[in-house]
This record gives sequence, structure tokens and C-alpha cells, in this order.
Amino acid sequence: MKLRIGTRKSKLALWQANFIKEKLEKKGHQVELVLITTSGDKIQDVPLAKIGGKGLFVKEIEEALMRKEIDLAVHSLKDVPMTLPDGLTIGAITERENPFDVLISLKGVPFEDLPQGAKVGTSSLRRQVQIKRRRRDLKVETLRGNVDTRLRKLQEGLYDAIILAYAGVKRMGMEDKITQVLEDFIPAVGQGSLAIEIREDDQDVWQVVRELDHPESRARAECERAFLRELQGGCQVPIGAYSWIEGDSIFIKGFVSDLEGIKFIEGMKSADIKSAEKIGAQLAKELLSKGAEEILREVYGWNT
Ligand SMILES: NCc1[nH]cc(CCC(=O)O)c1CC(=O)O
Repeated sequence: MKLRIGTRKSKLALWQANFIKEKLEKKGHQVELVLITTSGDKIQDVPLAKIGGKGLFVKEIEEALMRKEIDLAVHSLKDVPMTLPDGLTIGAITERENPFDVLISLKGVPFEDLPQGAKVGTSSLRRQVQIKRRRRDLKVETLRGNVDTRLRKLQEGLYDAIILAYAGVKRMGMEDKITQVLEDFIPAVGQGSLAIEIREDDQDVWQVVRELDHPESRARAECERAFLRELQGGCQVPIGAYSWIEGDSIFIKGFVSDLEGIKFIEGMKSADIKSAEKIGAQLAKELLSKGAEEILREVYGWNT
């Protein structure tokens, strides 16, 4: 069977698609890449939270999948919306790379030692509030674009430091640029895993891709995604969640914050791994009743 993989054209997306292509070729399949431009790629200069649309990096690829122009789509899991269009499903979630954010500073200075008022580049609300909570003095400035564009802007001296996902930096072969792994910053839901999206009724492709599924990474993804889904999957609100497995138990830590990082509602839960999805949703409900609902109501105009 010849398999057509739909992917964005960015260097990172192509790395990820080729990574899956090679795995499928090793299993004896013929594979070709189909490059697709998404709305997220066209709008490069506006913070994603301001654009506000969900799934900006996946929509056009999903449409190609539904039109049967491709057989599978490879995405960064963290870019995939919490609810998929009818007829599509995630056929595999790959083994998670280091899920954390990293700091890359111009002079190799770690976060704690950045000078007063230093400029830190990121457009992620989640990263922004976690910076502010630790260092009110730092200036957080917008930074969008592909991983290589962001690194170039740092080199040009537009920022003293930037924050990126470890996974993207590693895949771009830039690990040696990392100043510090920010293990106490809560990452984005699903950060570090790849999602392979397929048509639900395509049994042949499902059989092929299911071998790339990593059950522990899937349980963690389901746990974190249930948390975000319960919070309406917002990308205009700073939200983060991180889950991990110890023995037969799964643990999840998550937060919802206002834009200044002043109202910062956080919590943690654990349960048997079989209840991964359930505790993700439960943690969200707990945070909603502890003040997250008020935050979401302000942003989304809820009137419940
Ligand atoms: N926001 C874009 C994006 N989507 C996925 C990754 C990195 C790879 C991953 O998280 O799996 C990145 C770059 C970043 O956040 O630094």
C-alpha cells in the first residue's frame, strides 16, 4: 500500500513527517509526503492567542484527509484541537520526547540570573504567565515564527532570551544551544508527542499506524487532553498541564491563570492509569470551582 502523509512545510513539520515516513518504510510500506500550507503558516506576525482560531496548524491538513488526498496526517500533538472533525481520529500517539520548555539565552545566562528588565521572547500565554510569576521585572515580548526564525531573532539581539519546546529544538538539531531545561514550568498539553491522524473508517491505515502508538504517551495525552477539553480547549487563556506515570498510577498537575499570572489556579491529582482521562477532566472541574471558571468567563464571555 502506498501511503500519502500530509504535513506542513516548516522544517520542524518536515522533520516530524520524515521521522514517521522512515518508520513506515522500515515496515515495508511505500510512503510519500504531501506538503500543505495551513492558515497558521500564512499568519506569521500575530500572536496565536490573538487570532483565536483553534487548530490553525491542522485544519487544511484535516480537510485534505477528509477529501482522501492524503491517508494520514502527522502533527505536533499540542497543535491538535481537543475535538476532532467527524470521521477523523488519532490513530497513533508516538513516544513522547522530553516534554519541557527550554530557555535559550543570548549569553548563556540561566533564567534566575537574567538581568533586571531583560527581554524574554515568547508569544505563548502559558509561558508568559509562568515567567511573570517568577520574575515580575522581566519584559515578555512577542515572538512567533518557526523554530529557526525564533533562534535567528535571538541571535540578532532582539531578545535577551527566548523560550521554546525542548522537542522542537532537539528535532532541529539545536540541542547545543539550550541554556536551561525549565522543568518547573508546566508544559503545554501533549508537548513532545506526535499525533498521527487518520480517517476513522480506514481500517487498513489504522492497522499500519497503530504499531507506532506508544501506550504510556497515549495515556498521558488522554489525561492532559481531557483536562484541556473540560476547560473548552482555550488558547486565549494561559493553561498548562503535565502528567506522568509511576507504576500503575498516573499523576497530573495543571493550572489556569489570568493574563498577569496573579490569579493562578493550580492543582494535582492521581489515579490508576486506567482512569487517565477521568482524572484529567476531574482536575479541570476542580480548578473551575476554585476560580478558573471566573477567569474563563471573563475571556470567553460565558454566562453560566
Ligand atoms: N508552537 C509551535 C510548536 N508546535 C510544536 C512545537 C514543538 C514540538 C512539540 O511540542 O512537540 C512548537 C514549537 C515550540 O513551541 O517551541
